[in-house]
Amino acid sequence: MDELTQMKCEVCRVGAAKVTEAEAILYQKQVPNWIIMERDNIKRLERVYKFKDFVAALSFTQKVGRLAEDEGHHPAILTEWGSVGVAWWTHKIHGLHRNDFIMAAKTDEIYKDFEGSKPR
Ligand SMILES: C[C@H](O)[C@H](O)[C@H]1CNC2=NC(N)=NC(=O)C2=N1
Repeated sequence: MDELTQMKCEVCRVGAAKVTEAEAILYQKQVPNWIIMERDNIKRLERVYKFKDFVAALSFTQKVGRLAEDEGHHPAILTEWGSVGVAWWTHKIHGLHRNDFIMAAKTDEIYKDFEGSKPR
C-alpha cells in the first residue's frame, strides 16, 4: 500500500467510485486517529485536534485551508478555542473517496508542526 501522504488528490467527478470496505480498512491503518462517521447517510472521516489556545487552532485551520486549496479538495472545519474538528468526504459522490484518506493523512502531517502548540 503506497503512502497516502505521497499521493495527490484526483479531480472529484460525479460517479467516481467510493472506497470499498476493504480499501477503507487498509487506508485507515495510515490514519489511525480518524474515525468514519455516517451523518445524513454520508460517510465521513472525522478527527478533533487539540491546541493550547485559539491562536494555534486558527493557525492550523489556515494551513488546512491552504492544503485544501492546493489539492482542490475541501473539508468541513469547526475551529474553537483549543480545538479544531475536521471532516473529510467527497461531496460529488456523497461519501468517501481515496482523496479523503489522502487529505486526512496530509492533515495529520500539518499537525506534526504544532508540537509546541498542543495542550500540556
Ligand atoms: C469545482 C471544484 O473543484 C469541485 O466542486 C470540488 C471542490 N472541492 C471538493 N471538496 C470535496 N470534499 N468534495 C468535492 O466533491 C469537491 N469538489
